[in-house]
Order: sequence, then C-alpha cells, then structure tokens
Amino acid sequence: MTEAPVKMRSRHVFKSFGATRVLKDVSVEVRDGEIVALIGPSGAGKSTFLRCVNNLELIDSGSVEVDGELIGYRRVGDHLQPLGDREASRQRARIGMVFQHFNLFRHLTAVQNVAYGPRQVLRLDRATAERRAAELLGRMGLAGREHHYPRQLSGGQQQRVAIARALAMDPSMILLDEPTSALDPELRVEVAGVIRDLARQECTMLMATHDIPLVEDIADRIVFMVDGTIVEEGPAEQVLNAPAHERTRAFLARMTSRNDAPA
Ligand SMILES: Nc1ncnc2c1ncn2[C@@H]1O[C@H](COP(=O)(O)OP(=O)(O)OP(=O)(O)O)[C@@H](O)[C@H]1O
Repeated sequence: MTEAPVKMRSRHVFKSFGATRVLKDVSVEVRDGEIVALIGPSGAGKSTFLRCVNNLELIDSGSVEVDGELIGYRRVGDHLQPLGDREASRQRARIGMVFQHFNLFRHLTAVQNVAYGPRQVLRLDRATAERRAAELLGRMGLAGREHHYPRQLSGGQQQRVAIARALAMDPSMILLDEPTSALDPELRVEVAGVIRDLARQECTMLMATHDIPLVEDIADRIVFMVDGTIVEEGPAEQVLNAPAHERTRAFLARMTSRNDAPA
C-alpha cells in the first residue's frame, strides 16, 4: 500500500516564551486522512505546538509546513521573514482549530458563529453562508438550535457549534486542543461521537488530548510528548498496548486508572 501524502510536517521546531523553552526540537508528520493524537502530561507543550501549526504562535526555529506551504514565514533569499497579518490570517483560515473552551462569539447565534468565517474570510454572501452553516449544524445534531446563543447551549452543544465553525471553512486539516476535557462525561460522549464521525469521513486531524478512550477509539497514530520533546511515537495500537518507553507506559497507566476511577 502506498502511503498517503504528507499533510503537515514540522521539522526541528523550537519555541520559547521569554526564558521558558516550551518546544525543543519537535518533528511531527501527519499524513492525509490520518488522525494523530498528541498526548502527554500537562505543560508538555501540546497546545503550544498546535498553536504554532495554526500560526497563532510564531516558531523560533525549525519549520512547519501544511500542504507543502511554510507556515508563519516566507523565504526571502536565504532568510525567513515572518508573514504579514493578511497572509498569516489566510493561512490560519485554511486550518481548522477547535479549542477546549469553545471560543464562540457570545453575542452571535450558533448559525452566525458558523457563518462568520465564511462571510468575513471567504466572502460568501450572508444567505449562502448561513444556509451552509445551518446544514453543518444539522450534521452536528443541532437542528433547531441554529438561533440559540452560546449561553443557551450546553457545553457539548457549544463544542459541536465550534466544530461546525471549523468545518465551515473547508479546512485542509483540523487541529483539536482538548476538545472534550471541559465537558461532563455525558456531554463528552456526545462530542466524541461527532469527532469519531469526522474521523470516518477521512478528515485529517491532529488532536491534543487527555481523553485516552477517545484516542483508543479514533487515533491512527500517537505522538507522546513530555517537557517539549517527543518521547515516543507510533501506530496507536502499538503505543497503547506496548509502549516502548517507560515514561509512556507510566503516563498511560496513570491516565487509564484515572479514567476507570468511579465518578
Ligand atoms: N503565552 C505564553 N506565555 C508564557 N508561557 C506560556 C505561554 N503559553 C504556554 N506557556 C507555557 O508553555 C508550557 C507548555 O504549555 P502548553 O499549554 O503548550 O502545554 P500542554 O501540554 O498543552 O498542557 P495541558 O495538557 O495542561 O493543556 C507551560 O509551561 C506554559 O506555562
């Protein structure tokens, strides 16, 4: 079987915030249609890495490419120059991002939240953008909630609006940052179901998560990161069942026992 083409490739990414070195030589590949789970303890740098892929943060050195295009910088001769605002937001618009705390506009309804990007960035007219938004909300099981404001929706429903919002831009890939971790168990199941459906539709996803059952369910590959460095990566089944590294084993044991603990 030939391997799918590479969708996202990071090479030797370093990122610091002041004196805090957060990413230290992170090289990751995500292939077209692949679901990659980025796992690891709190503070490992998972969110920061996703933010770098989406150009919400600029890396200090190394490179990130999506569909072969350099993210955050342009080459000028031998040098790299940070992109201007316009180019940076064009890149951001091509990569969907779903956040832990949904990040919906509070003053916009569900359908307006989903239609916002297509109207502002893709320049769709209002009727077309809202019709497409309503269709996507329907696919997320939110028919009838189109005109609700975020405060009138449960956390699970808000996260499904956020996923619809990401899909509305026809993204090249979707980054999910702890999409289920702000949710109660039953709402988590609801959102996990939507993410599982997307995985079946061969969306390309890179997801930072502590939700090991969701990882077991949908991930093709796992990247395990500790303290800004990748400790282990491989096919999900292999990493979950026979982790090669002691730190991966200890982390998974800790996470699994926490998930199995009575509520
Ligand atoms: N904007 C920032 N300014 C300063 N430090 C930051 C900033 N963003 C992240 N950090 C630091 O970077 C480190 C990694 O944070 P990050 O949120 O990427 O980790 P994480 O693996 O996603 O953790 P969690 O699982 O808790 O979400 C932490 O020490 C954090 O305090």
